[in-house]
Amino acid sequence: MRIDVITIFPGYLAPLREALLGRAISAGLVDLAVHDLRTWTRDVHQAVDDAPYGGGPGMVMRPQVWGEALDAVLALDERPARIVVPTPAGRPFTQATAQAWSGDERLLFTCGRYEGIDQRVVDDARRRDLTVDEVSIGDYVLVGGEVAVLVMVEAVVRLLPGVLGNPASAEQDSFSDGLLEGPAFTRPEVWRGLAVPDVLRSGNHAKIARWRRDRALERTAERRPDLLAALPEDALDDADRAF
Ligand SMILES: CC(C)N1CCN(Cc2ccc(Cn3ccc4ccc(-c5n[nH]c(N)c5C#N)cc43)cc2)CC1
Repeated sequence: MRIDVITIFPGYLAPLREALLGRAISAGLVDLAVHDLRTWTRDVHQAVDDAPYGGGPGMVMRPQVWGEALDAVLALDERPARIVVPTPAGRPFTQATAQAWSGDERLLFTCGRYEGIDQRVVDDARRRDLTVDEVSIGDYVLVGGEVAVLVMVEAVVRLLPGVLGNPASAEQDSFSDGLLEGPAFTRPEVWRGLAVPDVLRSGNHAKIARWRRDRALERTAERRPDLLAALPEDALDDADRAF
C-alpha cells in the first residue's frame, strides 16, 4: 500500500515512521510519502488560507493550492488512490472503514487546518471520478486533520498482512465481533492483593471462552449499549442471551 499525506505540518506525521508502522515501512509493506502543502504556493508569503465567503470566524484553506497539490501528488503513482479528507463534518471512521480501506492500493490523506478546505477541492475531485471520503474520527473538535490521519493510518496499516506479529489479535479486535473485548490479565497471579480470575488459570478452554464472552457482553452492555442494539439477530446464541 502506498500512503501519501499532504499537510502544512509534515513534522506532525513523524510518528508514522516509529515502531510498528515504521517496521511496516522498512519491510516494504507500506510506502509512505509526506508532502508539504506550501510546496504548491506561488506567493512570497506562501499563503494557504483566506477569509471565508459569507463571513464567519476563522479562515478557509484556498482551493488553488490544494488543487495543484492533489494533482501533483496523484501523478506520482499510477495506482488509483482513495482521497481521504478528515473533517468534523465527516462520516464516522470505524473499524469497518479501516477494514475496507486496508484492501486499497493507495490512500491519499489531505490534512486541513483553520476552518477546513474550500469545498470545491472535494467537488472538483469527485467530478473527475476520483474517490473522495470525508470522514471524522469522533464527535469532538480538533485543530487540524493531522492527528486524525495518524489514527486512521494506524487503524488501517495494522490490518495489512504481515504487519501484526500475531494476525489473530486483529481478528479478535474490539468491534470485530460487534462487542468490546473484556479484561486482560498477565503475570503475576496476584498483584497488590488482586488475583487473576481462577477460570483463566483453569486450563478449561470452553469455560475460558464462555467467561471471556460474558465479560465482553457485560462491558458492551455497560459502556456501549448502542453496539449491542446494532448486533445482527443471529449474533447472540442462547448462552449469550442467558447471560
Ligand atoms: C461555520 C462555523 C461557525 N463553524 C465553526 C466550527 N467549525 C468546525 C471546525 C472546527 C475545527 C476545525 C479544524 N480543522 C481543520 C481541518 C480539520 C480536519 C479534521 C478535524 C476534526 N475535528 N474533529 C474530528 N473528529 C476531526 C476529524 N477527522 C478538524 C479540522 C475545522 C472545522 C465549522 C464551522
